Amino acid sequence: MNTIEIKNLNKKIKGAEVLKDINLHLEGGKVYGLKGKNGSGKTMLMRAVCGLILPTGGSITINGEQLGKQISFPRSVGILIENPSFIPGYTGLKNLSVLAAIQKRVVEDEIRETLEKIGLDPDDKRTYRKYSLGMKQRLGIAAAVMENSDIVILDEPINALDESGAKQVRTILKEQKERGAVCIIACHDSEELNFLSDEIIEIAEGRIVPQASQSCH
Ligand SMILES: Nc1ncnc2c1ncn2[C@@H]1O[C@H](COP(=O)(O)OP(=O)(O)OP(=O)(O)O)[C@@H](O)[C@H]1O
Repeated sequence: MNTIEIKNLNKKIKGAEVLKDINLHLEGGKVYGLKGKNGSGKTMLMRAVCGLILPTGGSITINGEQLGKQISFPRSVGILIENPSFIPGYTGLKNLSVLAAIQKRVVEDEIRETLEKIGLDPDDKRTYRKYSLGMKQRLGIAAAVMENSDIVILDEPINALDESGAKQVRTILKEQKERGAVCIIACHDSEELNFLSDEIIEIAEGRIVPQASQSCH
């Protein structure tokens, strides 16, 4: 089973402690919902799990391998954090094909299928620069989930989405967790977050807030 073990994680940036003594055990087959005010540390925690920032103290171990020791980045992770950089002059399909060519884990038919699942037409001839905000967001989600990674991290996936987009994200997350991924999401709509998550992880000022009950359903 996919696991993420976070022990005594600390992160200081320019003297400020943005993550403080975080201890978490995360398992595949579950969606973990990060809850917290602006600036509480949700994105920092996601960045740390992706190997995008180095901890000041403590450890993050993914499937038995410690980040910064045995591995620099998780071997298999799909990420949507802030604005992904796509090539403006390419279509959605072409953009994803370029990304998929790095790992060679998926073929074009699978990319097309992912695009359809998130409500984008794989044969849309418009280039990324002509995409609406919601379409850009959808493409970012497609990029994060297309490779069926061990870990799927989506920061504010439904931010710019309409109701149909939100529904598609729900379906996609369900699929990702059912195939055994550790899914971590952040969302400011607490009702939606409760609905999407198996467990809520609340962060306040860089610390985990103990929850009365871990189960959302
Ligand atoms: N590049 C940076 N340099 C210094 N401090 C930073 C940097 N990026 C973030 N921080 C600080 O780290 C803390 C946590 O920020 P983070 O982005 O993780 O919050 P968040 O919970 O994701 O907020 P939001 O809900 O607004 O997305 C904040 O106090 C922020 O000011």
